[in-house]
Amino acid sequence: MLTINQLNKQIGQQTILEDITFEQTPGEIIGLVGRNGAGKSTLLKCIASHYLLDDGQILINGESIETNLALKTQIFYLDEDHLFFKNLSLNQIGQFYEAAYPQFDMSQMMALLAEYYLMDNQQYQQLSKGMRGLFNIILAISSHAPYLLLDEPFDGLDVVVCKNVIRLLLDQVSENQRSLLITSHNLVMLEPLIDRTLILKERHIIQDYRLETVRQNARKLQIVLKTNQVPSLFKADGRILNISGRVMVVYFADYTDELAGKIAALDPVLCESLPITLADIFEANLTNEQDYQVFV
Ligand SMILES: Nc1ncnc2c1ncn2[C@@H]1O[C@H](COP(=O)(O)OP(=O)(O)OP(=O)(O)O)[C@@H](O)[C@H]1O
Repeated sequence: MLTINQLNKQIGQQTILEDITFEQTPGEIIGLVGRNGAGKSTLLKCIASHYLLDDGQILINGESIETNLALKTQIFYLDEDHLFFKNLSLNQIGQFYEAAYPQFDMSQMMALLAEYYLMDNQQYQQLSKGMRGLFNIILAISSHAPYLLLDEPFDGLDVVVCKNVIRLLLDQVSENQRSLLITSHNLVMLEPLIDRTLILKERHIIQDYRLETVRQNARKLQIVLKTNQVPSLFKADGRILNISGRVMVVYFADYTDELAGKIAALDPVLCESLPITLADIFEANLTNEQDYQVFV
C-alpha cells in the first residue's frame, strides 16, 4: 500500500500542492487528472523523491521512504525533463536501471524491445518521440517496481502502439499486482484503464472517485427546450457541457428525483440520458467561470 499523507510542496514562493492525502492499494490503477499547471507532474516528482517535500510523508506499507531508503526502489518514475541518459544506447540504459532496481529484468526488457521493433544498440536520442514513450514504458515494466508513476504515457504514441501499451500495462497489473498512477490529458485512453480518478485543482485533490459511483449519482442529459433560453436550474444544479441552439447537454453531478421533477416541469421537447465519460467529469469539475461563459 502506498500512502501519501498531508503532502505540501512549494516551488519558490508558490504553493503548488497542499494537504495531498490518498492511498493506493496494490494492483490499483489511478488516473491523476487536472488542468495544465495543476501540479500533476510535481506530485509525481514528490512521490518519486525527485523533489523534497515541505511537509507530509510518503509511506509504503506504513514505512516512510525517508527513513527506509531501500523503499525508493519500489517506486519507478522517469522525469522526461531531466533525462541523464540521452546519449546512451537502450541497452546501456537498461544496465543502469538494472543496477538501480534490484528486481530489474533485463531479459524481459530485451524481449519487449524486440517485440516492439526497438534496437537495443540504438541511442535514446535517436528515437522518435513515440518510440521514446514506448521505451520509457518498457523500462518501467522491466524495473519490476510495484509502484509505477507514469507521466503522460500516451503522449506521442500512435493509436496502435497506445493500445498495445495499455494491454502491456494491464497484463502487468493483473499478473504482478503492480500499481499505476497515471497522469494524462488523453482521457479517452485513460478512461478504460483506470479504477479510480483523482482530480487535482488549486493545490488540492478535489475529487477522489470511481467512475461507476459517479455514474450511479450523476446524469448527462441532452435536453431540447421550446425556447433557447437557458433555465437557471441548469446553471444552479448542473454544468452545461454544450449548447447548440435549443439543444443543450447538461451534466448533473447529483441527480435526484426532485431535480428530475423540476426538469420535467420545464416541459422539454426531448430529454434523454447520454453516457457519462471521464471527459465529462473533467469538464464538469474543472471548467472555470471564464470558460463557462463561452456557452452561456
Ligand atoms: N521547476 C519549476 N520552477 C518553478 N515553477 C515550477 C517548476 N515546476 C513546476 N512549476 C510550477 O508548478 C505548477 C505545476 O506544474 P506541473 O508541471 O506540476 O503541472 P501539471 O499539472 O503537470 O501541468 P501540465 O498538465 O501542463 O503538464 C505550475 O504553476 C508550474 O509553473
